[in-house]
Amino acid sequence: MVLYPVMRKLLDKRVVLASASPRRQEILSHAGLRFTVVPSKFKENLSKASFPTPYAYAMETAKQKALEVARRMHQKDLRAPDIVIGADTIVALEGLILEKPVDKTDAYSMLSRLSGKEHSVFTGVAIVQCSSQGGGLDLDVSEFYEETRVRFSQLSEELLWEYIHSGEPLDKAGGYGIQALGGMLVEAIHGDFHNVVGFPLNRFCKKLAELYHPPRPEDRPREKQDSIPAVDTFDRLGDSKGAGPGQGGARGDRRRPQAPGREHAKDADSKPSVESVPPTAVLELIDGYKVSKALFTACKMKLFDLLRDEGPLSTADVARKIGASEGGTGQLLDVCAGLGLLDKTEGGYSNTPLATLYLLSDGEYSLHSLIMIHEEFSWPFFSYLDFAVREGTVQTQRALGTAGEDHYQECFYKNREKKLQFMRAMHGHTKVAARHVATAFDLSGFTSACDLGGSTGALAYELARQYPGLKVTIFDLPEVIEDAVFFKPHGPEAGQVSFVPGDFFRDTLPEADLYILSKILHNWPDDKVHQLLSRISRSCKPGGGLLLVEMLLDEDKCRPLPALLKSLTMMVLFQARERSLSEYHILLQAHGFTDVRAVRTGSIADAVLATRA
Ligand SMILES: Cc1cn([C@@H]2O[C@H](COP(=O)(O)OP(=O)(O)OP(=O)(O)O)[C@@H](O)[C@H]2O)c(=O)[nH]c1=O
Repeated sequence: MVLYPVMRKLLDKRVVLASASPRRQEILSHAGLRFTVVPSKFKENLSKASFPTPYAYAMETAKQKALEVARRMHQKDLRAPDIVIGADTIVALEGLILEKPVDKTDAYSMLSRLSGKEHSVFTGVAIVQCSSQGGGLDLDVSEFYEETRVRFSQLSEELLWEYIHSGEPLDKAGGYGIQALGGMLVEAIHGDFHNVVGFPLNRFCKKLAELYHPPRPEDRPREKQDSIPAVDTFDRLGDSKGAGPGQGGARGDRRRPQAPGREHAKDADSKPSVESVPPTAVLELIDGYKVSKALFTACKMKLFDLLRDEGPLSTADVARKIGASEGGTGQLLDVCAGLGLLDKTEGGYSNTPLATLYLLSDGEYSLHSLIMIHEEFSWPFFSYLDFAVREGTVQTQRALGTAGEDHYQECFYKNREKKLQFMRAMHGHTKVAARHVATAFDLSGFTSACDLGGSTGALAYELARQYPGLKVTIFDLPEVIEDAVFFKPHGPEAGQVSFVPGDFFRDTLPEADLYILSKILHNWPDDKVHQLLSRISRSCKPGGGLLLVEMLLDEDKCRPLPALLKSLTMMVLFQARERSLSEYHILLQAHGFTDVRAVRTGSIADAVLATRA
């Protein structure tokens, strides 16, 4: 019997579980999923210290397990399965990540730590959707995690050793199995039991539902929020079979919920009415600019820095400290709370983890400078979107009040302060996705890389961390290189990275096995893109690589929305754009690159790798 409709819809897909865990196999087969087991050979040795949270570590390990299997199967049969599922379960206690114990002593040390305390069990899951095109492999990664809180009773020495000698702990994260004898150690559990055992089944079903078909708007009121959609909401999954690029195929449908009005319009029998198509979606679109502006304003006022340093604070305290009106400050703080950026309690306002990670002006993954660039530059240009669309030109005169020839220079290199702000913005934005990009392909065969326009080295340092045998050169304008030193990390990877000043349109490119263009091509109009690719093609030796890091548009160019909006931004700012994989394919082939492969990382940048023929 099939447990959930979405499982039945997967029956015609080639699904692979990249896991040797008998528990995962059991959970998924009991749920009605048909799959083949191909255990991953990925070595679970990522550096835990380099992850901001334990679940980020679990998700990355899950992703690497699944990617390794997808690539291996594609290499062997020249055909990857449709879906590869990877998972990783860890136990987290007081900042420590516990995996499977290596021996009985290790099991003892884990279990005695857990005794009498509450810990979290995180399972990271990666769903990799694969499609093979022209011998290449296009991988689309979706990942999520689930947390379950587990409280152990106080365990006596005798009980501990008896349990360890049962042999149960050795192949289990944290050294226990809640589904068997280990269940006797557990006083309380909060969350999904299956997640502890090794696979968060409920969340997995919701994720599949989200990926394969969103609920229709007319179904929504009948459903509890967050529930698993009913059978008829998955109907179109079957239609996707065989749909290729440009045919509006499955990939597109998986990646973005259908707009409510559009879904209804296909329903020929009924005329849309205010009841069947409520205006909520339009009203939300109207409010989009208010949300952006509230975020920009809170960042500009450095509210998040203040609450990090002195929070929780009341409205009156915040208003006094930033020298603003109490009424206005209170409303802005409440909107930030409504947006999930602040927590509001009786003690006052404080930052949520989202704000702590991305909105502080000096955090490791800070997007503060990027937000300020949007406030100062993108916002005025977007005010003239209609002119940009009508005239097909960059609206520098209207937006900035200058008719400068090179407005890129005008915007970002006007003075040192602006330049540093731009570099910080690029640094934060690159860093957030750097690990995803660096691990999207196995680059260990390359010994030298050159990141053209690599700025502060955010990607170069991550590549160096992932591939200790790789030397990376950053080739960027002299004015960028002179300040890149401020972004140098302390670890040994700094020794693998060097900087060479130059202009990639004019000067000789440094020699390298692998060239990298990270968020460069989307800045330039087509003639410049060809010019740059032709220069790289001439410098690149046969067998050498070219790695592009950009947001990929789907072939129908209607999704994913973040890539579409990025493309619009590039049009408004530079009369440039984002591209689909087949567009990159054509561009790269025209310049002598073959074997074009892409990984949609699920993060804010995707990766395309090609080989010089
Ligand atoms: C807390 C807990 C964990 N586990 C098992 O612990 C392993 C974790 O290790 P992993 O690295 O995530 O997986 P693996 O077993 O090495 O398999 P693979 O996916 O091939 O890496 C998985 O087995 C889980 O079931 C239980 O069976 N019961 C529990 O209560």
